[in-house]
Amino acid sequence: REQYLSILRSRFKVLAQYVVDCLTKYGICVIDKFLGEVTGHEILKEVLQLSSAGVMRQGQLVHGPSSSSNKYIRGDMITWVDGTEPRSENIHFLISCMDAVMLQCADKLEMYRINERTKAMVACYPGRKTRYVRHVDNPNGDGRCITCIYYLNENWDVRQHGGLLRIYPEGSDRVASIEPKFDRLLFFWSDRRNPHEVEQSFRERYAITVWYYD
Ligand SMILES: O=C(O)CNC(=O)c1n[nH]c2ccccc2c1=O
Ligand SMILES: [Fe+2]
Repeated sequence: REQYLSILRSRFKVLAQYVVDCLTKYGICVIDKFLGEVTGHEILKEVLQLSSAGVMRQGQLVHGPSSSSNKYIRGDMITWVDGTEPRSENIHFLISCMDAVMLQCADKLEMYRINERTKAMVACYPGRKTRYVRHVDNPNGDGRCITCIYYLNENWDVRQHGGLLRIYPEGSDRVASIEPKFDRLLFFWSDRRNPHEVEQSFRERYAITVWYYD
């Protein structure tokens, strides 16, 4: 176990440099195959248990297509976990790996002194065209500086399932299109530099988000 953790730590050191370079250059950073199939599946199992246990709180109410009978559709459904809950050891492991990468980044992102974070927010877009309208996570300086999202969706096909994350980096005409792929980790600045939206999903779409504060 010790040897495994020291291998992980050295890998996170390399990853952290990549994260710092990408964030500094683009404000966005994608890391694929972050934890590997086995761990990714363990985390997904725990998330599906949360979902079936009904702890995912109904998401925000959004106006549905006027034509539809029920005027409102539910957007994302969420629950907060700190990883100490029973049967969430793998979610806890994920959070500690996110922290391990961020800890290595913290002293390289000199403009920030990242030293704390939110709990982990487990979000599910239940399909049925649910989406998240264009927004900024932290528009008014609430302290959150980096959004970190881990995706859990196997065999996700955007053409069939939608659910694309679009980020519109401020002051650029480029749009970042990020598929919510299984075992993918995403970092981006939480402030006005990164307005973003989640396009309509046609299949259940799971993600775990942590926000880092400075
Ligand atoms: O899932 C994604 O790809 C991006 N997701 C988001 O931007 C996002 N941003 N802010 C939230 C606040 C409360 C509940 C869910 C969310 C949420 O999914
Ligand atoms: Fe967001």
